[in-house]
Amino acid sequence: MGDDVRSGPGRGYDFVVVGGGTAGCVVAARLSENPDVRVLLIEAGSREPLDAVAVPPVWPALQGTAVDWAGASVVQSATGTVIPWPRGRVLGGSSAINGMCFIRGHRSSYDAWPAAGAPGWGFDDLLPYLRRSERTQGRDPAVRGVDGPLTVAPAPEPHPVAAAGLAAAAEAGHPVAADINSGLEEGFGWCDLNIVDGRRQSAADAYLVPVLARPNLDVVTDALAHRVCVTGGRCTGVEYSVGTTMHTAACSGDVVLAGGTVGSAQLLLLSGIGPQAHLREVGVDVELDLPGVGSNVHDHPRSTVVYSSPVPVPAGVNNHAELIGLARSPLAHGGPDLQFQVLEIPYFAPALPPSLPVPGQAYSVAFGAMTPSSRGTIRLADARPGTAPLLDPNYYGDPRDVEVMAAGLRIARAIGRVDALAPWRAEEVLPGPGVRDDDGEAVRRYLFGSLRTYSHQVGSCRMGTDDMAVVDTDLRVRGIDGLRVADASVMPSIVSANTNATVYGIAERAADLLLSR
Ligand SMILES: Cc1cc2nc3c(=O)[nH]c(=O)nc-3n(C[C@H](O)[C@H](O)[C@H](O)COP(=O)(O)OP(=O)(O)OC[C@H]3O[C@@H](n4cnc5c(N)ncnc54)[C@H](O)[C@@H]3O)c2cc1C
Repeated sequence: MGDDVRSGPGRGYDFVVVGGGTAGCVVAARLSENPDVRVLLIEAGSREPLDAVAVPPVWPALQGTAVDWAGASVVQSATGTVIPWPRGRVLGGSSAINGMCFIRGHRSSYDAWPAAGAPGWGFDDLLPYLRRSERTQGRDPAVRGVDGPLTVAPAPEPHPVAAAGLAAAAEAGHPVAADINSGLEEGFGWCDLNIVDGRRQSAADAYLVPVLARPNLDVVTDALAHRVCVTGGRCTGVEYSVGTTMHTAACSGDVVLAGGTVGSAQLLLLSGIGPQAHLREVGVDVELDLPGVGSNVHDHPRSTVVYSSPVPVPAGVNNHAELIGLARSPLAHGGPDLQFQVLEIPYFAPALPPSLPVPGQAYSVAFGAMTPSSRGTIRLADARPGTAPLLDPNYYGDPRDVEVMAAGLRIARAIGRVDALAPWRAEEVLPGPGVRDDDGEAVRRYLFGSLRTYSHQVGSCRMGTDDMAVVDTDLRVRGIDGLRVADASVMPSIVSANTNATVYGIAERAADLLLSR
């Protein structure tokens, strides 16, 4: 497939969408349903994914390949470590390299949004859009969609370690949820997966590829957006390069940034829209002093308990994370703040010793803080579009997150030690007997050393109404006409789940807003 670029004077688009990831594929596909509008989608990555993208259990190995931006955080001031930050660089974006868990946050985590200044974005408001994206079977159709583009379902045959994990969670006293993906339950249950007939279904697969032949939709790939053009306070298009050639896509309607939490903030900053002191510092002309751009960056911190097995652990054929649980730490207020997964592989921070067990020899109980309090920043390293930005999620900057994760460790171990997992369990390899739950300093050291990203970065273009908000509740960049952001970056606070299902819902709603439906 060749790249089709139509741009320049007289050939302007009604909508230009920047970033063909989860949100960008949805927005471009939905907008171009209207034959009267012309839509351009610009994606930095390739149109043809690697073959491995489609093979579910291979997903961790996609990191560091051509479909990954392969970024990393700056040294984290709490832990002193650098945390790798994978994100998709391909049509489908991070939905093409992610772990394929398709799950909403608990409703309490959406209901925090109106409370934080985004009225009209609570769980009940977003529910129609969450439902619109999905096609489920055997769930409550009042809560779950039945005819959306994404076919989602739990693993048809759970891995035996995951099955033992569910029994273990129940034995440890956790409720078994009928549909943990709904946003309405707590406890443990089977996670819906973006896997159809044994293959990954990305946003590109579900939304974009089926409509690529539309005459009113142009998709240009291997194309890096450099900046949005602004004249007299109105966004008029996007400058981008393909190889060494520069192009300008003129836009008479809205430019929609869907570059993700990193990409959208980076592009606003490169366009001179952001905190003016920082822009001046890196030599970018200030178009609009919008102080919140690149602030409020946060992610779920994640760690695991790893157990060696006395018997071979069969290789998983799905995403290694079929079972999910939601629970509350003693610090929780208003909703669950911890998530658990039972993985049939040893899963630990890349920095930990290479002598640890390999798949087939061990399994893990992973845990993550779902409503973290730490907030960080994304900043430009310099004014060049191709330079990786400075990513500082400020993990554990707020000590409450350490306490929540310490509670997560205790709960993970309590599940890991019960009889239901006995046939699989030899010994606890990580953190190991040297880290006792009541030894606060040892626990803190383990949490810091084993920290990894959950790859759920959000918040850099926060929606709201206060001075630090970047977009308003119609996703318009405050102070610039004709420019919106629609992706994970607009979340005021992170939802208590893996973020992809929520991004689909945000993007579905963005399309309605853009088409004034
Ligand atoms: C390794 C990994 C595992 C994950 N696992 C899960 C999971 O199991 N379940 C879950 O729910 N969530 C998971 N997530 C998170 C989830 O995939 C993301 O929250 C979601 O995909 C974000 O969607 P987005 O549209 O905001 O950004 P993305 O999907 O990242 O899309 C952004 C797109 O914009 C493009 N772009 C950026 N800058 C530019 C530019 N300047 N010019 C042109 N194009 C640009 C990028 O190449 C990319 O394609 C995971 C993420 C990763 C990385």
